[in-house]
Amino acid sequence: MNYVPGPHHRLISISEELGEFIHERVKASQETLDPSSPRHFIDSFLIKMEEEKKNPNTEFNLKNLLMTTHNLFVAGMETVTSTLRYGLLILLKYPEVQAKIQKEIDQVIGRDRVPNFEDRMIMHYTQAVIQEVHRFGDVLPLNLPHMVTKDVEFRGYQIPKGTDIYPLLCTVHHDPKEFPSPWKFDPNHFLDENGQFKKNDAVMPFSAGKRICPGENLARMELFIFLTTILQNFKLTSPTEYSDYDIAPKLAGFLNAPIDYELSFIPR
Ligand code: HEM
Repeated sequence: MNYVPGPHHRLISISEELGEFIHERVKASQETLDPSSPRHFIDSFLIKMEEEKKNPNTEFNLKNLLMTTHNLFVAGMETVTSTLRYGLLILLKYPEVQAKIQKEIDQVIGRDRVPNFEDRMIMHYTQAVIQEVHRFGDVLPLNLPHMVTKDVEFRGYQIPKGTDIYPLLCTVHHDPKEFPSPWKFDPNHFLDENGQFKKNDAVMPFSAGKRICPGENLARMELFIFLTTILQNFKLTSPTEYSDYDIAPKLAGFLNAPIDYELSFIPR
C-alpha cells in the first residue's frame, strides 16, 4: 500500500504519530511508576509485565502494551466522536428535542454546578435521546468481524470452523418489530407512557457477548457528560436547515459518520 497513492497515507502517518505519542507516554510511566499505586491502564500493564517477566509465554510484553493502548485510542475516539457529532446534528434538526433536554438539565442539574454521571439516572428524557442517537446513528453498522472457533449449526445453516462472520448491528437497530418507526429519529422508542426511560435490549451499539465493547461504560459516561455540559451552557443553532436525508447515517469505510455541518454555540 506504500506505493499506491490515496488518502490512506494520511491515515498511516496519523497512526504513526499516535504510536510515537504512546511510546513517549509508556516511557514516562516506566520512569515514574509506583507499583503500589497504579495511575492508569499503562501502569497496571507495566506491573503485570514485571510479575510475568519469567514466563516465556506471557502476553504481557512491551509490544502488546503499545498495541493495546493504540487499540484503545483508535476504538474509543472515532466511535464517541461520531456519536456525539450525530447527536449535535440531530439536535439542530429537532430544536424541540434540544429544548426538552435543556428543560430537564435546568430541573435536575441547574446552572450552578457541572453535570455528573449520577444525574443520568433521573434524566429519563436525556437518556432516551442518547440511546436513540446510538440506535439511529448506528456508528458500527457491520459490527466487528468474528470467527467461529468450531463447527456450528445455526438456524439450519452449517458454519465451518474458521469462517468469518459479521454479526450485523444495522439490521438489529432497524427491526420494525422492536421500533415502530425504525428509520425515524424518535426518543419515544425509549420512553414509556409515563415519560420514564424504557430499556430495550434490542439496541446493542456496543454489541453483546464475550467480546462486547470494553469501553461501553466510559463511552456512555463521556457522551452524557459532554452532551449535558454543552446544552447546559449553549443553545445550538445553524444557518443551514438540515433535511431527513442530511441526518441519515452515511457509511464511510466500515463506520457510519455524520456529514460535515455548520454549528454555532450560543451562550444561554
Ligand atoms: C459510542 C462509542 C462506542 C461504540 C458504539 C463502540 C462499539 C463497539 C463495538 C460494536 C465493538 C465490537 C464488539 C464485538 O466484537 O462484538 C467494540 C469493540 C471494542 N471497543 Fe468499542 N465502542 C465505543 C467506544 C469505545 C471506547 C470509549 C473504547 C475504549 C476506550 C472502546 C474500545 C473497544 C475495544 C478495545 C474493542 C475490541 C474488543 C475486543 O475485540 O474484544 N470502545 N466497540
